[in-house]
Amino acid sequence: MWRSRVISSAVGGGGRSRNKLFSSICSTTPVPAPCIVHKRGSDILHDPWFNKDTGFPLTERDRLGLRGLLPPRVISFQQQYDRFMESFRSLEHNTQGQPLTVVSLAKWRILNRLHDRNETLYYRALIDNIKHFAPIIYTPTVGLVCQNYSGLFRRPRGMYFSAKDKGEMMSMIYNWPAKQVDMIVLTDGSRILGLGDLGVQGMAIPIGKLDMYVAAAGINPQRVLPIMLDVGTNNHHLLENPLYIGLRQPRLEGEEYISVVDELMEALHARWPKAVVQFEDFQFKWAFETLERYRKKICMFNDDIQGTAGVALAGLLGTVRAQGRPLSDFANQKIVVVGAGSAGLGVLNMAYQAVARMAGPKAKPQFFLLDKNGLITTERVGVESAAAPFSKPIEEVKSLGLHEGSDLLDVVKKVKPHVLLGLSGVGGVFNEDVLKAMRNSDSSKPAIFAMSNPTLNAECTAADAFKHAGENIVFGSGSPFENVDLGNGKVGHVNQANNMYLFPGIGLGSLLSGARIISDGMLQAASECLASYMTEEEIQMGRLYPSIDSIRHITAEVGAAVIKAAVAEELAEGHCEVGPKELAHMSKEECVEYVTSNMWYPIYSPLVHEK
Ligand SMILES: NC(=O)C1=CN([C@@H]2O[C@H](COP(=O)(O)OP(=O)(O)OC[C@H]3O[C@@H](n4cnc5c(N)ncnc54)[C@H](O)[C@@H]3O)[C@@H](O)[C@H]2O)C=CC1
Ligand SMILES: CC(=O)C(=O)O
Ligand SMILES: [Mg+2]
Repeated sequence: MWRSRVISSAVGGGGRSRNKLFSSICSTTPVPAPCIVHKRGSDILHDPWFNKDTGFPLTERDRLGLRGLLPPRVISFQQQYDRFMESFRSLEHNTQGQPLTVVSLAKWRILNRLHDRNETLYYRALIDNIKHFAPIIYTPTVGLVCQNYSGLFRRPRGMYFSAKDKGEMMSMIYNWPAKQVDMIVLTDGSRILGLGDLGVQGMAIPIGKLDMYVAAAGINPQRVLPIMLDVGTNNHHLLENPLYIGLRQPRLEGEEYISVVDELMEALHARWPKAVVQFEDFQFKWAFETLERYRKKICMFNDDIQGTAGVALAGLLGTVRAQGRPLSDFANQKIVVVGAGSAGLGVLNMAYQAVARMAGPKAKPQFFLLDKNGLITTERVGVESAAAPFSKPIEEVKSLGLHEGSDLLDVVKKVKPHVLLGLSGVGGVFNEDVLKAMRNSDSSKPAIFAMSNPTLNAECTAADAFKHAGENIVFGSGSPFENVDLGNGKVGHVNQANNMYLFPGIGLGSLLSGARIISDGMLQAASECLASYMTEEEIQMGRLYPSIDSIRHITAEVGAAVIKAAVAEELAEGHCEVGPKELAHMSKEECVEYVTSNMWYPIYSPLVHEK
C-alpha cells in the first residue's frame, strides 16, 4: 500500500488529500490532516485557500481570532454546498430565455465569485458537477470569458509577466506566495482556442486548464500557477480599447520574443525545478519552436500539439474498432486532416508514428493534409517546415484526380476518406456538401471529428453531421454538443474529442514520476491508455471516449501509464518519499493506487495557526 503525502505539512495549508495513512491506522472515518495557516482573523476570511465562510467551527473561531467576525451559527459544508447549488439552479431558472452569451457569462460569474471566496467549496462543486460545470470554466464559455476579460476582471489570479518585466523575472517569481508549485500552465495569448490573438485576455485559458487539473487530476490548488506572458498583441480591436488590461503594443517578435520566454522559463525552473510546465495556446510560429527549445531541458509539454494528438489518436483507433477491424488496419485508414497548424500537425505526427509502429517504417499512410490554401502537396511553395513531411507526393495526388491546393469538397469526393478531422479553427467549414460527400466514404462507419473550439468555431455541428453524413457515422467535437435525436428511439452519440482527457494525466504522471522531461514514449503511453479504456460494446455504440463524469478515474489510469513509461525510459527520478526504485516495483494496479491516493480532494481541514 503506497502512502499518500500529507500535503499540508509541505505547503503550509490545504492538508486535504484523501489520506490512506490515516485510514490504515483508524477504522473509523479518516480525520483530515490539520493545515498550518500563517495568518489570523479577517486575513483568513479573505484568503480563499483557507476560508470556510460560515463553516468555521466555534473552537476554530476562538483559535484563529475569528470570534465576532462571523454570524454565530455554524453552517455545515454540506449545507453550504446545497445552498450554492440551489443559487446556481435559481440562476439557471431566472435566466431562461435570455441570450446564450448572457446566461453563460452569468454562470461563469457565479462560479468565479465562489472560486475567489472559498476554494474548497468551489472545487467540491466543480468535481461533483463536472459535466455541468466544465462547459462553463472550460470550453466553450471560457472562450467568451477571454473575449470579455478586460471587462470581467475583478481580482487577480495567477501571475502576469510582461515584456516590460525583462530583467526582473528572476526576482518577480518570488512574489508568488506558495512555496511549492507542481503544475504551471503558461500562455502568451496569441492563439486562444479558434478565437485568435486575445493578448492578456487569454489568461482565462490557463486558469480554466488548471481548474481541470484540480478537478480531473486532483492537483492541490495551492500548488498550481496560471501564467500570462504578455508580450503585446496584434489585435487592433484590443489595442484600441481604452479598458484593455494588457500591454498596448504590438507583439514582440524574433529574438526579442524568445529572450523574454527564455528568461521566464529560467526563473520558473530556478524556483520550482520539479514543476511541470504546460504551454497552451501559443500561435503556430512559436508553438513548435518553443517545444523543441525546452522539451529536452525541462519537464514541459505543449498541450495543443501533444495532448491533442494523443486524444485524437485514441479516437482514430476507436474508429478502427468501431468498423469492426483489427487495430493494425489503422495503417490503411484514409484520413483527411483539415488544418495544418499546431494541433493538426501534432495529430499527424503521432498518427504517422503509430503507423510506423504497426506496419513498419516503410508503410505509406493514406493521410491528407489541408490548410487554408487547400490540399498540401509536394508542389506547395513555401510550405512550413513542420508541415513539409506530410505533403502528399504530387504524382499520388494527380492519380486521384486532385492537384496542389484542391479544395476540401473535391478531396472528400475523390479520396472517400474513412475519417474527416477538423482542426482549422473555422466554424462550418464542413458544410452540407462536404458532409454529404462523406456518405460515399469507403468506410461502413465513417468518422467526423469537428475538433475546433469554441462551439461556433467547430467545423460542423453534431446535428448537421448526423443529418447530412448519415446516421451510421461516429462523431466527435472539441466543445460539447448534446446527443442527437435520430428519431425512432435512436440517438447519435456525441463524443467530446478534447485534450482534457489527457493533459491532466500527462501532467500528474509526469509530476508523480519526477520525470526529468516528457518523452514521446510517455505521451504515447497516455494515448494508448485512453484508446484501450473503452469496451468493445461502448465502441460499437459510437462511444470513443469515456464520460467526463469518470474523469478522475481516467486520469488515474493515464497518470499510471505515464509513470510506467517514464520508469521504463529511466526518466523517473521519483517524487517525495517514493523513489524511482519503488516506482519501478509497482504493479500497474499499485501504480494506479499510488496516483489515486495522491489526488487532492476538497474537504475542510482543521486550521492550526503558526506565526
Ligand atoms: N479539441 C481539442 O482538444 C483541441 C482543439 N484545438 C482547436 O484547433 C483549432 C486550431 O488550433 P491550432 O492548430 O493551434 O491553430 P493554428 O492557427 O496553428 O492552425 C490553424 C490551421 O487551420 C488552417 N485553416 C484556416 N482556415 C482554413 C480553411 N478554411 N480550411 C482549411 N484549413 C484552414 C490554417 O491554414 C492553419 O494551418 C483551434 O480552433 C483550437 O481551438 C486545438 C487544440 C486542442
Ligand atoms: C482544447 C484546446 O486546448 C484548444 O482548443 O486550444
Ligand atoms: Mg489549447
